[in-house]
Amino acid sequence: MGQTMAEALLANASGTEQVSPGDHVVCEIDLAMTQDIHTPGVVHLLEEMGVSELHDASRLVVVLDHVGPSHTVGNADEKAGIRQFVRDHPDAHFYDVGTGISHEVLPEKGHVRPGELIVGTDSHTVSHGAFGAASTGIGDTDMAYALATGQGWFRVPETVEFFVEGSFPEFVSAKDFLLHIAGEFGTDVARYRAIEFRGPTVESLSLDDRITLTNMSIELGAKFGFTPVDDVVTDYVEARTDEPFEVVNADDDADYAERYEVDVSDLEPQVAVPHDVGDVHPVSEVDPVEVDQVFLGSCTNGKFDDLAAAAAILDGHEVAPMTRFIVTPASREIYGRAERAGLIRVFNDAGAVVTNSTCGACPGLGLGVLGEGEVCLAAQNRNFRGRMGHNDSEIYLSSPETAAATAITGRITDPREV
Ligand SMILES: CC(C)[C@@](O)(CC(=O)O)C(=O)O
Ligand code: SF4
Repeated sequence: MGQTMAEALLANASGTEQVSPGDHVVCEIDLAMTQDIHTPGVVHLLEEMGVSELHDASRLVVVLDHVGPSHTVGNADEKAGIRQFVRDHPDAHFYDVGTGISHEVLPEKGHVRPGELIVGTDSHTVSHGAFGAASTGIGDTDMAYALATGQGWFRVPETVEFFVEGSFPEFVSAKDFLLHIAGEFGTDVARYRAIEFRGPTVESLSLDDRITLTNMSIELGAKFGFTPVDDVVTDYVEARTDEPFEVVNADDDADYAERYEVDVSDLEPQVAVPHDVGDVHPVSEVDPVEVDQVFLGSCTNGKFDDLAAAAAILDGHEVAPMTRFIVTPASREIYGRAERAGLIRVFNDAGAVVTNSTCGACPGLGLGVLGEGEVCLAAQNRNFRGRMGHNDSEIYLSSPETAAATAITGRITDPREV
């Protein structure tokens, strides 16, 4: 019988011909990532376990992305501890503060290849499904075990297919689609399942837009999120790594637990209202509430295409007087491309605050923190209560296009109206 992407990838990683949903398999891990929030915990567990030599340090990538440059003595000391761990394991790959958000940095630096099994101490590690890798977030204990042994265990998930048809209307994009299905099907539609986004619309998306889908699969509960592997993916990967890789796609006769069809031809810009990623409405039905802050960034919406879409709307306008517009390119490489393409000038001239490449405002760590009663519209992935600061602040989620329109007017605004 045919296999889904998750089944085929986990079969390969566990050295078996065929696996089925519900099977427990022990797999060889190709790549492990730890970010700054979780590296100290993993290091502590390794010490407790008495592990001083990692199974294969060259398969570890450490990225200091969530906070930085350090804004407190405590954070500086913590980061110094992480750098010492990296010095002790010289084969590990290390990207210090400013390189970018791990989920962007890993593929950029050639660490992500189709066919691989990747784990990271961060839930948005699911992003790399856009490259045809089985990639997911794990906790500190599983990570310590993976680094010590090179292995990890998985329960093979069922797979849900979203078959996407139609062309996006102007000013409507991948983020609107993802928010739409979160609202329509619920944020646990894929709980401990894999998602495959397929169909002509998905195939026509840029890699940046595909990553928006796989990245936010975790917001639908998914263990893995995939888009199909085609030339767009292999061209990108081949330009960044000389290592061989094996493309794995779903078989035609693969068995899906659920198949949904969505046509995006008439989709409106979508907004998730506080405090639930699944409480989604077309922007025309959302009150035009005043916002104190607009944020464009994160592993979901800090990619080059996201910045370009927002800059196209912002060009020639100014940010509303009592609104702060924070723009965070997801990596230094994106920052450079955005600069060369004139996007940074557009943001700066409009009065936006362009920051270094970091998670920063997305989880309210070190910058862009919201005060009591403040309202933010954010092109990012989560609007949980208190995520960006005070418990009584509010986060609305949208596309980069809607974020740019909202920054101009200072109230939640349909990008088709500016
Ligand atoms: C550490 C944190 C803020 C995190 O990156 C954690 C995670 O996704 O696992 C997030 O986006 O919620
Ligand atoms: S950008 Fe936001 S969602 Fe992505 S890893 Fe950083 S904190 Fe998590």
